Amino acid sequence: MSIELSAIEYRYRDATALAGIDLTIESGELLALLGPSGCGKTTLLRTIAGLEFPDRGRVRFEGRDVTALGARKRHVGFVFQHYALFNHLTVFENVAFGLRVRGWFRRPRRAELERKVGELLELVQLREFARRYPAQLSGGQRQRVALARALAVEPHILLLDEPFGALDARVRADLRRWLRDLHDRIHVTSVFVTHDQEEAFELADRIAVMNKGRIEQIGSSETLYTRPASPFVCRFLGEVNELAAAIHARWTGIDDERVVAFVRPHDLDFVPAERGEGARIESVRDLGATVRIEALDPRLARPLVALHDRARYEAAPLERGRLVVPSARRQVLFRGDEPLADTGARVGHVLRDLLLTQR
Ligand SMILES: Nc1ncnc2c1ncn2[C@@H]1O[C@H](COP(=O)(O)OP(=O)(O)OP(=O)(O)O)[C@@H](O)[C@H]1O
Repeated sequence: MSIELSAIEYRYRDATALAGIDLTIESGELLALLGPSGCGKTTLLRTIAGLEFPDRGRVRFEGRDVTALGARKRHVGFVFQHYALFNHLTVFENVAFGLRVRGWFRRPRRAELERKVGELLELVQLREFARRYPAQLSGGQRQRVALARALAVEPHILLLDEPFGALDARVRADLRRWLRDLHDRIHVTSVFVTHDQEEAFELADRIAVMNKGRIEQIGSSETLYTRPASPFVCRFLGEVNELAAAIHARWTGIDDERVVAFVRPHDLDFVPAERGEGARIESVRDLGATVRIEALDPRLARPLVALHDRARYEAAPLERGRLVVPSARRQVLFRGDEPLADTGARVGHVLRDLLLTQR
């Protein structure tokens, strides 16, 4: 079932949470809402759920206007981080609850209920835990019970607010993969909120990056990463070196202009300097698969950060105090908030040139 949001605005008494959201989510899509704290992700999710009603704009499911319908009538399943399980009910009863709260006409009979709950527990791989209480489960298992309960109403739309927020890294990674499989198997349209870029990239078909109640950019992880629409998106998608620079007509056909170059640490190389000038290495930290190196160019206020992969580092180790020349394999340039289209090739890939012209 597709979801269409048009011109959605929402104000709390003293804060604008949504400042004009247009977003279409295709049927069967898994979409992530990604953004910093307070940007409006939860409010947007609650607006889709029918737990909040927008001041302006329309919500449509498969073309049908549901703006005025409450949560119960929208038949969506939702899992919120703090939407706790009932601790006095067993796993079975927690999941059955999702079915029992249905309207009288749609409530299943006992045998049917047992079969359905059994199926759902099978789906979330918790059949043998049916008689346990939430306190006897791990965090990841509890989260799966919450999902089974949300799925009990057979929703066409599944909404998840930071579903793995409180879990440790290993369990999060397992549950992500599991959720992606589940989503593909049950043909549901899913929207989940996260402020974790890695989680969004791994799970979602498309990602909507939000900032101050608006969507800055929407696209696949590849689009966001290689063609960020704004410096905000660039900064939000992980660590990045940011350099004020000038480009010259002789490289680009564009006259001198002030631009900002963004270079990801893994797109930056430090090559040992041949002459006695360059950036001086300040720290080298072994992160396992990669080595993180910081070097300060005398013209810059902050060190440049490069990630060398392990094999490369072992072939050419760099130690503190060594002088190096930074060189970028790839960079994204902005003039103010506007991306400079297609400049990568024309500017060339030697960051040194950009650094040399920095004012
Ligand atoms: N009940 C409320 N009353 C007043 N303002 C609120 C309320 N809930 C949220 N806000 C404000 O609305 C804005 C958006 O909040 P929202 O919870 O949607 O953001 P979020 O992106 O989900 O944040 P987080 O990642 O921290 O959960 C914030 O500025 C927040 O302070």
